[in-house]
Amino acid sequence: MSILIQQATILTMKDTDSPFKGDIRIVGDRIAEMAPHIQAQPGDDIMDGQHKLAMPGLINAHQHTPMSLLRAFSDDLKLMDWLDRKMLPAEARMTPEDIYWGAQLSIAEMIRSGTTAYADMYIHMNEIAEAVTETGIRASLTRGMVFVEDDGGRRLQEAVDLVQRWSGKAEGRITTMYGPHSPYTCPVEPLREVIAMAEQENVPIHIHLAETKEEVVKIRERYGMTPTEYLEEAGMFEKLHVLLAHGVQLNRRDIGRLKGMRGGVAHNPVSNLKLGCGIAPITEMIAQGINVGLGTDGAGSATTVDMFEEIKAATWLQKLDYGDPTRLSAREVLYMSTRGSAGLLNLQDEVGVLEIGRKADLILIDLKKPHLQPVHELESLLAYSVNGADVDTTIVNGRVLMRGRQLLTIDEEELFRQVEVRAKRIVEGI
Ligand SMILES: CSC[C@H]1O[C@@H](n2cnc3c(O)ncnc32)[C@H](O)[C@@H]1O
Ligand SMILES: [Zn+2]
Repeated sequence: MSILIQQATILTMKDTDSPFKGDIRIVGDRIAEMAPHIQAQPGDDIMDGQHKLAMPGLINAHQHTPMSLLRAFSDDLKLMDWLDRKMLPAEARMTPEDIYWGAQLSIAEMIRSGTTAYADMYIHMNEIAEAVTETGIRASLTRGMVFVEDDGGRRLQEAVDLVQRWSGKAEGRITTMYGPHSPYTCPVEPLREVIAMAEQENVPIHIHLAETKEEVVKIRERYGMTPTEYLEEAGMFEKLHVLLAHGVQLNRRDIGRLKGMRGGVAHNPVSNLKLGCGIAPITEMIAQGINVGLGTDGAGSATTVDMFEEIKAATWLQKLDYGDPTRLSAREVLYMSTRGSAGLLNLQDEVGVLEIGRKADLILIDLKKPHLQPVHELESLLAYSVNGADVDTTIVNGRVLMRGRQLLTIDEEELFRQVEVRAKRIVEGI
């Protein structure tokens, strides 16, 4: 059976295309046809695209999904206080089942707000992989490794297990990376060990970098260099595809070091704003040819994982920072949230663009709303007016995960029941 979307306004995100009215046929997990008119066939599942915009699904390039359980639990703190005094103690209490339900909560929010793929770094990754498998979303999964004490190699072993067990699973929707957490939690020896393993197995790396000024000071005190120099000296940028989360506190020379790297930087503006980290120099990175995508970070810091919030924050921050409204245009920020992030997940040949032969990961946005009329410049409307709640339909790998705002793979009532009890227990007394 195939899905036929009729008479939608289609934004492909290809460089050469302008939005046009047309039909899209999905067969199996791929886009089979896209044209002004496609003949319906018996058995087609027909979707009315009138007054709707079809575009590639958004891709959240940096997430910690189970942190949805810690949403609005501990705000208005500095990053290291927030992490050490609140998040880590709460995480130490999370059971594998908590992680499963927390991941499902974030995934429900992502599907509802038009995210079709995302990158996760956390613990108890088997449970997150189960949640990804069941809900139908696409994910790049990473076991985050904090090398603070000798754990007998347990974290590294779990990272290896994740890569071996889950790469290519869930109809190919799951990919994996290795995840040394950050320069300040990874001494050089284990860091080099992970890099060597990743190179040998051709597995990408996902790591936090230069999120705060405190991190820069700490790494300078320990190693006499910037966090970026530290990763470069360890050999991280020689061969590997690397997904760098944040990149807020980078100087000109750091940006020069990242030039030509494989992978790129995931910008998380809402989390950076909430934690007072600063404004990442993303337009300078883009000018140097560095691939920049967009993410939310976990709901523990960002409070929401709606990518449309990040889109607005990203473009407004650049305009404000440089006192220049031409910085990071609507088109550029939409590129970041689709194709840029696809490149960070190493999925640039499969998703991020609507094109015949590509994976059918797309969303329909309902434009028949007061805040979305009239339609002059579609891309401006998308960047500056659309909210996650305007997403009507979400399709991943050719499967409809939300239709008419009804989630089809998640039992939300059961989800809310589980989350309420578990979240309360986890934060009790912290
Ligand atoms: C070991 S799994 C990942 C680890 O990262 C923590 N985390 C969440 N958000 C941030 C952030 O903005 N900077 C650094 N670390 C972060 C999360 O709590 C997990 O412990
Ligand atoms: Zn993070």
